[in-house]
Amino acid sequence: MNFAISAAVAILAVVLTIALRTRRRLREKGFPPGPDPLPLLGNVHQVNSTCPRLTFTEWKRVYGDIVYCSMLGREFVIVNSEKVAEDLMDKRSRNYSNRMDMYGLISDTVSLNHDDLWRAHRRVLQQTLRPEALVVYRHTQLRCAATLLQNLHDTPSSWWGHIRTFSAATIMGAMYDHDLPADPKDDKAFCTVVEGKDLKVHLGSLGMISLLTVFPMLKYVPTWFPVGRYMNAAKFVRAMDEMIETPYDILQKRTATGEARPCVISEALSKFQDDSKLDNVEQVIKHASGEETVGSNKLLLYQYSPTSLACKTGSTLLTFTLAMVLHPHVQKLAQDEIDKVIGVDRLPYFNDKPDLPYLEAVFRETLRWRPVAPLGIPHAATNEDVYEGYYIPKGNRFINFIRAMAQDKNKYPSPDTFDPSRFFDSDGQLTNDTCEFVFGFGRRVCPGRHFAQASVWTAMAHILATFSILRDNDASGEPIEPAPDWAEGVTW
Ligand code: HEM
Repeated sequence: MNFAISAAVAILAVVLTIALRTRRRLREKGFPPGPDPLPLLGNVHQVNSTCPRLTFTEWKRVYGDIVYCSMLGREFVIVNSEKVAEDLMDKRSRNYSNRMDMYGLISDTVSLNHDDLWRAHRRVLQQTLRPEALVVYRHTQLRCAATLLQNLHDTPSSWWGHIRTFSAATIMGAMYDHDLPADPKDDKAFCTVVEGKDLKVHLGSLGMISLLTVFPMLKYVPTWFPVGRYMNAAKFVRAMDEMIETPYDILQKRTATGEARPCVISEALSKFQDDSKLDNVEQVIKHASGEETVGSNKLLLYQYSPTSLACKTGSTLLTFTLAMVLHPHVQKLAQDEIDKVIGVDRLPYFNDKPDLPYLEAVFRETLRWRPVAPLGIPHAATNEDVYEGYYIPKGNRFINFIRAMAQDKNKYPSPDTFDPSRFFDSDGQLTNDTCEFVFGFGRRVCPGRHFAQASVWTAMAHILATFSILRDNDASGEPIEPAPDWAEGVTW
């Protein structure tokens, strides 16, 4: 018994000594302010595991715009303001464009470090997804929007499924000229993408990365073991390969028979085929484009409802749907504007955008109100640095807390209120604030943002021009009050 007590006291003494030393080290080095860490655990025990943003929001209140913490041996800085994000990720982008180590399992654009291969990916993406190049794919977005309207008309109760299908169809159509059938679950390419993104999103979660850091052997957990399918490295690599190869192979076959219409992949192949600056052009294009498909289909990041698979385009439309249900007067104003400008004989087209300022304000407020990537995708520092007197260690990860930026009370008074009028100045003109921060920062800024914006805007405009989004009724005919439940997930 005496031995047990002595051992316990000794362990406690060691833990306390390490804790005090860690604390002193942080203070001496001048790290940004943050909660006191425990040895080994860091601050992981303080983070709300189902909803980390609640903890981060509280830390912002206590420590300010830049917060230092550590989780299971990994060091993080949480960036809570646009200014700090711009100072570091934009102005010092050379140093803040790395990503977190993914154990070499993932080598798509979003996971690559700031190296030559990533530069090659970005070149392809920037060329193929720049606004002028996207004009060619507008017909795909319009075709998918027309199908969305038809589906909503036929089975309105399946609206969420229709929105997800729209999101997947726009991206797969533009990337691979791949038409999705009415029920995409029957489509081989779609299924490989869903499987791949599902695994990737689980493996890429902060929790899973932290776990694998401490217990790397977990990568070998067999797939039959509970949650093993989300850890098993071999299965993951196979799923990634299939996700990239399957839609590509289908496109190649259709190209050979002359059926394929122009798409991002075929354009990229013809544009970069003879580019001496790109090694292994086909691989780069396949992987960069494979990421786009995933990028647009990522798991629901921060949305309401008990969630299943969704994507950022779909999640944004889900937020829009909720906002319209909760704010019928906003919906009516947007519909009145569309009726007045477009009339009732045709649907809104991209060229109508400048003539629909209220719709534009609704679009911006949808992006801002509940950003679908609330914690961004972590950046990492290549070298140590000093910012505003704070020491930033080499390899430190940065969580761009986009949700906190969207809640900045100085920029967005009453930030929880869905209020499109905040985007008009006192002369009734749209302000310059286009909420670009929801697409990230610096060299890593989302390359799909122009495509995503066009898809979301088209769907919103088409839906508002043809339908009213209303509350459902319960069995006794009373309208059901929506009770949004915001789930939190991966920011990968
Ligand atoms: C509303 C829809 C979308 C939102 C809100 C969004 C947001 C983001 C954010 C916050 C990042 C991280 C940026 C950073 O690290 O600072 C990102 C990265 C990325 N996004 Fe998007 N995205 C959307 C749609 C899309 C679409 C449609 C595509 C493809 C066509 C796409 C492709 C990518 C890629 C490839 C990256 C990784 C870039 C890199 O690491 O260099 N995204 N996105």
